Amino acid sequence: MTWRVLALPPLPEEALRHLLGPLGGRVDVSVPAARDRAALLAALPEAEIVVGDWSGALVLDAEAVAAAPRLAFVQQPSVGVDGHDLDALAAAGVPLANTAGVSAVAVAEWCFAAALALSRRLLDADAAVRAGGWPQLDLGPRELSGSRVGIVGYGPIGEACARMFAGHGCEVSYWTRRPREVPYTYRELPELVAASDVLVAVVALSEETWGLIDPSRMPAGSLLVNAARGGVVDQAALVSALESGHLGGAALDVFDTEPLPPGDPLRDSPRVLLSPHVAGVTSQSTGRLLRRVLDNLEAAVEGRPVADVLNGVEPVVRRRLADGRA
Ligand SMILES: NC(=O)C1=CN([C@@H]2O[C@H](COP(=O)(O)OP(=O)(O)OC[C@H]3O[C@@H](n4cnc5c(N)ncnc54)[C@H](O)[C@@H]3O)[C@@H](O)[C@H]2O)C=CC1
Ligand SMILES: O=C(O)C(=O)COP(=O)(O)O
Repeated sequence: MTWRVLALPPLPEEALRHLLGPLGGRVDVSVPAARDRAALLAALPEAEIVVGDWSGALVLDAEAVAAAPRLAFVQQPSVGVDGHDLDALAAAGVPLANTAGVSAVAVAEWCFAAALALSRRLLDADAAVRAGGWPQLDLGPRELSGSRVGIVGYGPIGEACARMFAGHGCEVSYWTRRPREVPYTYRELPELVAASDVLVAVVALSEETWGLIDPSRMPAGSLLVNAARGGVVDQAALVSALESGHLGGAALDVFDTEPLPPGDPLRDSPRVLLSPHVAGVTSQSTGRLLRRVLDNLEAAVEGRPVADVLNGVEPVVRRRLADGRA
């Protein structure tokens, strides 16, 4: 039995076919040449499995789900599934899986490295030396060790962050939906935001978490690290807090609009470390991600349980349209 797979990730088509090689003749893979919504909607009526898009541009919202009557399984090749309508997929009986945990250590390392770089003013030191300077005490570096670190979101990434910062002698607190049995202090969000020298955002983006963090509520001189999604931080308030000097600095891997548009005020904001949504990207995590995508697809086409299904649909892909299929 051959499954029609619509694959959207920005891998070169040849690399994608190589990745799916072990599935042999069990899949018939098509990759739309155009990467826009019209191309997705045009390809969906035939699709039985969708491998999602890494840019987030092609999301399965209610309209897309309605356009995909044969759809039986969605594999999103990332942790974040923001944009996809999990309820519409569930109502249509379509399980959606992500790649939970594959990049947790990579993202936590980025958060830790970024917090260290901001605390120790590495960007300013680098810029000063390049400009011919040799500043000593006036850069104002602080040791990260001993800082109060607040982690917003306690999934696999939050947990890896907590371990790294605590291992470095930081005082770690966290907020998430429910307190966990972990050796860190649980605080309600307003208290956590107001009492952290370094606030690390690693919470999933959803309607509930949109604009969750208002940097103007953070202590004067504190640092913000965002590796979650741009939308979890009030970006206008962030620019103001940086420009007024209220925030000591920010490290941002994610933005409201990606790539960050030319002329965005964050490009010229002081004390900001910018990164192009790569906190989770290492050679090791990419290997784990591709392996997980392949394992999940293999389980799906063999009718075995699929890991990481997020929307509560029985994680066994059923042939929904066996009858009447050409
Ligand atoms: N910058 C990058 O390269 C990467 C960013 N990410 C982002 O990091 C996020 C976190 O990923 P993971 O730790 O793997 O876990 P996750 O996405 O499963 O969840 C993170 C945490 O958010 C909490 N959460 C979700 N909705 C919430 C709500 N309404 N209120 C309070 N807490 C809520 C969950 O309970 C969990 O503790 C992802 O959703 C993704 O957006 C993930 C991988 C790479
Ligand atoms: O896994 C995630 O959620 C990520 O943010 C990783 O980035 P990507 O989706 O691969 O651009």
